[in-house]
Amino acid sequence: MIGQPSPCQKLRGVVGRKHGRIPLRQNFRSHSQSEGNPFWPHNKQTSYHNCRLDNSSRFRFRLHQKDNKKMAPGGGGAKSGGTKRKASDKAKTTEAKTLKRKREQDELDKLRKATDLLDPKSADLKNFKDLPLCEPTAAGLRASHFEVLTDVQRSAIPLALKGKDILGAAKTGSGKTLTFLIPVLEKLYRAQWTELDGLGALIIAPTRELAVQIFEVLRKIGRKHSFSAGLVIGGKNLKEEAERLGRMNILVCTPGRMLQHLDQTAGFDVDNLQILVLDEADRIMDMGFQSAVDALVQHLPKNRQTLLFSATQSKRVSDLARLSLKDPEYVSVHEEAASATPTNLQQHYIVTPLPEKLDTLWGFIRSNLKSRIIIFLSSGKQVRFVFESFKRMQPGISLLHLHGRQKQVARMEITRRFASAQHACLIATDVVARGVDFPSVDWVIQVDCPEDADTYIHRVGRTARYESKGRAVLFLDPSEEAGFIKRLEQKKVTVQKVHVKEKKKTSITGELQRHCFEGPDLKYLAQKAFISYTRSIHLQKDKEVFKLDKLDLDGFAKSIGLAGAPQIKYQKGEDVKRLKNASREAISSGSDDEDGDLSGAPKPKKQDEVRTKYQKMAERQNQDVLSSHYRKLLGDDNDKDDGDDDEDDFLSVKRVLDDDDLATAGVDTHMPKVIKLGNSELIIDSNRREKLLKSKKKLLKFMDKPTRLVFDDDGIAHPLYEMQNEDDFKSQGPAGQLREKFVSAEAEKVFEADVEDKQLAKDRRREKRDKAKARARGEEYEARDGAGGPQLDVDDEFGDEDPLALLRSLPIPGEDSSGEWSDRNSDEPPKKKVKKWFQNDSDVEDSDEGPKRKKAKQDVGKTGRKVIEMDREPENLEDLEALAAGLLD
Ligand SMILES: Nc1ncnc2c1ncn2[C@@H]1O[C@H](COP(=O)(O)OP(=O)(O)OP(=O)(O)O)[C@@H](O)[C@H]1O
Repeated sequence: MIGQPSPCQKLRGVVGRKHGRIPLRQNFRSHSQSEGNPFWPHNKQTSYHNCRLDNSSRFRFRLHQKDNKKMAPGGGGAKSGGTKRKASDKAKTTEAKTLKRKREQDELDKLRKATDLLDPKSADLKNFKDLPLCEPTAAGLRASHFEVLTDVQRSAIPLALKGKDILGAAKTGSGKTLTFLIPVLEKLYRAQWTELDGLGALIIAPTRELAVQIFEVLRKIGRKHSFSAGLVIGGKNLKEEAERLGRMNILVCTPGRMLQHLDQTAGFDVDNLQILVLDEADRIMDMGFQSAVDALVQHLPKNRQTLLFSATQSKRVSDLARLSLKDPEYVSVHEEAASATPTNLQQHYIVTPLPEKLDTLWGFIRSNLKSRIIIFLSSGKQVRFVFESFKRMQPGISLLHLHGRQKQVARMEITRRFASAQHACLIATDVVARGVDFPSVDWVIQVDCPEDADTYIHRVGRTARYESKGRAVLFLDPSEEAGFIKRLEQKKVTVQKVHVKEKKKTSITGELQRHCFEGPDLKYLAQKAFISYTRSIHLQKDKEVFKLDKLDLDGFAKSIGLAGAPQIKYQKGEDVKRLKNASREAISSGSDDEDGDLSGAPKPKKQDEVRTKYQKMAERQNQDVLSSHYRKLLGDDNDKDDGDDDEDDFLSVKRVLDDDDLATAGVDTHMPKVIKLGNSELIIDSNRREKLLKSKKKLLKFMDKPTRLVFDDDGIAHPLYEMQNEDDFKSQGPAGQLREKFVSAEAEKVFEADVEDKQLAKDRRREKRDKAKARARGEEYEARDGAGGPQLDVDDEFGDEDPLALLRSLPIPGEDSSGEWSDRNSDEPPKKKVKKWFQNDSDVEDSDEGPKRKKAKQDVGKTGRKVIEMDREPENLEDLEALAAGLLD
């Protein structure tokens, strides 16, 4: 292919001349070095994948034109002579351009010739300057202080420059990144690629961290080139990203997100792609990424160059047909007899029973406070628990944690902090196991046994990189020892067994239990960690190594601060292998927003499928306990969306939470929050979910239904209907009879309750009526008050000649029963009607009754009424007062 004009060269022949060549070489440098550039990685606000070079390019181009104008003699002010000068300047510029193009063409021809003559097996190839590289690449390498070729670089770069497809395997930290980046830059340079030619190279990495790192190296060594480069890893607005994709020459991406763009971004053209690179190819090609990569490759042109690199090569990588590799060169720099791991790496293992793992880890950290340590655990939940618990115990070294569920910005920040810290301990999942190049890591500790020897090799490869030294320690449960050591031997990895010094052993179980007791949020994490670990062991394919039944799970639960092991029910009939792979598949294609996936791809959805809101709720993994509950209720095993975090789609936990388990506050953004719902509490992992559940209406749905209790004579509460012992039940007679008896007894109760209720209603009605009457009377009094002061209520039968006229004129309503004037306001209506001199108490009381009843009582009064007899008619005021006092008695 080299030497042949590419379609883009033809295109440039037309477009390039029309627009002129933009001096992008300067632009790349100026852009990459500009501080505070909103598209540049060192700016905290930015995402790398938005990195653009072309804005800056245009800006520079305009500046350049302006300068030319200014520099022109006459400055354009004088019209005469200016035109002539302009014409001559133009001619000079065209001439200079033609010369430059010719020079470039000569350079290219020389390069191509040198490449053709290059002997890939030549022993003379030692340094980068021995390779036929263009000046921008060579200058970029010099500026980055790369001089001597590593083994893999020496073997693979010449072949790649010759346009061969490559399958490369080399130890961790051996410099594979440069091995594929240099051919990428050279390929595009030799094809005289410009911004207008579109996408020329695609580099795929399995994790975001690795993609970012590759992009960084590209930025370093490509600083003298004029290509535009972008990072496509998800975690950002797809539309925003899509707008910038069209003009990128080199893209570094994760498979899922790239596929999403290929499917959804209109006008994103990959037809001209010259070179495809897969870093950590065995991981990308494994079952988890299989569908994404296959779909992606379908979009790409067949006549491209393909490079595949990894530290470990599995059989799947040799499934070359899928990638349309043409006569690939197999480059392996693992010496036959030597180990697959770097020679300057010391490897040890400790046999530590599962319940003592955290004690051993704590002891190790405490004795290595002046180091840079990476600790690998099998799941995000384990990572969170160990990080949170150790943080509370203050080990004396800066602790960091990294897992796939964290937001992209947080992941970047943690990576940056660990890379720059002098002493720090990073607790992580396998998200940083591959390819990530942290500088000077002293120790790699594998607390949970890796799933296979390849993962072991990648994990330990985070230390002893390039020519530096490093040490690695693997913790193995006694049940895992024989099986896993055998697996390592098969890969020619030799590890030495070591023992923990007795005096260095410390137990942190008590302290962990205290912390779990004090902070139910930690207890919650401990439970999740337990379940997650158990699940990971259950899912492991290699049953010769991972034996769940051999593990002391009770002891493990106690060692992480739990009172006992949460009961876990394994769903029957599940295909473990399928589930395991499915979760990986989802990692490769799961949406970042919800799942914190590794690749930033969208979650595949079943088309035209109607889903209930409960199903949607259940799909939101790790949001709260309810979602997992509904998931189990629905039995939905189609939704396997994240790799290491969600055991709930596979295992069901009988006792997820009890009242003690629940907490009221989150420790940090990743800690669960607790919302009170009546008697129970709901743990919320996301702010969105929390907001949703704060709606009263929603909360009502989750409230417990009230239980009716009855109390016995001792004050002990019982449910209304208690289950009875079967024998006792039978001894009471046939069930039919009992039922009838029960029904009639209940019916009687209902009848009685009905009578009571009716009486109650009647009383209430009566009370209401009485109140209304009293109110009406009060109003009447008020009306009279308004007419001229207090007056007695007088029966009409006495007429005007009433002998008690004087008495009636007295302000009786203000007088109390003792005959003395009270302080009561005379304006107030009397509370009680004053008895008439011939009435007794019962008459007065009855006076409020209805007309019918009143009449009847009057009839009785005619016969049985008690009349106060007096010796004489009252003559003066004293007599009247005496009479009044007597009547009032
Ligand atoms: N020729 C070289 N001279 C000096 N340092 C180099 C050279 N090539 C690579 N390195 C350095 O070696 C380290 C490891 O390189 P790189 O990350 O490419 O390794 P790798 O083989 O991809 O590792 P892994 O398999 O873990 O992904 C990096 O820090 C890189 O800067």
